[in-house]
Amino acid sequence: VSGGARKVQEWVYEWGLGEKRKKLPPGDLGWPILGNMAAFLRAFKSNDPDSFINSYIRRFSRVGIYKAYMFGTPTIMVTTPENCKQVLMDDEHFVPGWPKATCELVGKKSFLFIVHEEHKRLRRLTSAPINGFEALSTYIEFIEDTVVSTLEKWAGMGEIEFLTELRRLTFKIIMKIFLSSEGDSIMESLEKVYTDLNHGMRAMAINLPGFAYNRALKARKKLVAVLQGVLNERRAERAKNPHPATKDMMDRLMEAEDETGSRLSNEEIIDIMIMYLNAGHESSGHITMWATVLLQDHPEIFQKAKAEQEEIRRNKPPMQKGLTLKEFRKMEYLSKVIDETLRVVNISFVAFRQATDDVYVNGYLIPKGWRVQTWYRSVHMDPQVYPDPKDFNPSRWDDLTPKPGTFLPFGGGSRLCPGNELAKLEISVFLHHFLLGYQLARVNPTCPIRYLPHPRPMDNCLANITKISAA
Ligand code: HEM
Repeated sequence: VSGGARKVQEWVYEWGLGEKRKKLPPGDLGWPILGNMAAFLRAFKSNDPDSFINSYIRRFSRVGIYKAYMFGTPTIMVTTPENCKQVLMDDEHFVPGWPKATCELVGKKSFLFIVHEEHKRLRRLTSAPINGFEALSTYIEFIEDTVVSTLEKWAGMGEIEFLTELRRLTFKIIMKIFLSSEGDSIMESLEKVYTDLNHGMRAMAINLPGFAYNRALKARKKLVAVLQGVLNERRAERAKNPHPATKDMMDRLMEAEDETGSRLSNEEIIDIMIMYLNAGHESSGHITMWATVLLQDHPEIFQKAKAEQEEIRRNKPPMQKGLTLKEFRKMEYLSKVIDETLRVVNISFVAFRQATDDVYVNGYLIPKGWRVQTWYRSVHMDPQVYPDPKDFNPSRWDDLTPKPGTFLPFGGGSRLCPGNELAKLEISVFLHHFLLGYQLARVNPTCPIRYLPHPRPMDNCLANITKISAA
């Protein structure tokens, strides 16, 4: 029976391709409805998520492209640097193709749906004010003040969920950039809602009470309502005072005009904000936690990173108060620690695209309309690319310029993460102060890791933060 059921699945999706189906990459479409999701979930719920792609490599060799049926649709998975690079660089043949759950939660007017020229325009409009040199020099002071006062506070709090607290910290920072003039109450209500939204993001799209996706849909509704309220108030204010003294991202989005003079609708502004506020704090919070934990678990690396920060502190001009971007650029070893954290942790283990036409990758067909997954995780965990890939070894980056496609923690091509520099700055400022003055003691150091939606210890890194010297 099982063989028969699997044949039906192949017949439904492959038969229409005619002779071309012989060009499909190796793999199978699994069971009707479920496809290969059971094997995927089994691996990602175990302590060895790499076993999923490794089973393809074992069965079909390292061709780096396999067929499967995932998240309710036939899918081609690309897993090697060359193949990922080809997909990421080809905007004509690949557009975003995220699972239904993600799309409905992030919104129809977010970048997940916007393509080509319109996508480029909105990227231009939003990326310089986040990631540009000028922008980063403006934000560094706020980031540092927030980090310093937050670390002080934690040190007096006893046991905390370190990850939960870091997510709050990174949320404060992204809110400052996007909605600087709003008060604490807006921030608190948004921050809580985001936890639910994120949990539903990579869950199965089951809209029934009790399921993560159902809670997330409700969270999205709340977010839309809060942001709509803020937008209404702002439009009323701007009618009275069209030139405010300072502008945040919401102001920029409200003012943006295309060549014909038309502006973004409320719906567009809200979806872009929801996307940015989410993407702009979850990953950075997680990576900051993992970098701290990995440093704490590797005393030699900790000492080396600390020595570099001490040097930076020693060389600081006496009149200069905070950190500068110049000093940030001098944190060479810390930068390797962060890159190595991004590589081993794989916060975004995969990205989703859809083929707009038949495309050949490594000689195999990706049929028009099929989903494509770029497996960033398998690139980073491939022993042919990174020897002993599970080892946390920042020194592997000494004199290493990664070849194209081999280092994709922020994706690549036209959809490269627009917050990559900001994220690295936040993480570095945090680690600077942590290394110089604090220690982390986890309550359950061997706590199991949950890999979906993002890798995290199941106890959210319950820990005590203690101050060891004046930072
Ligand atoms: C360590 C932190 C971060 C990691 C690991 C990360 C990772 C990624 C990755 C892998 C992508 C590409 C997904 C794809 O290929 O489709 C991406 C896209 C994106 N990221 Fe980040 N990100 C981080 C921080 C941030 C921050 C701080 C912001 C906002 C300020 C941000 C905003 C975005 C947005 C808006 C996109 C969509 C870009 C587009 O489709 O054009 N991210 N991020």
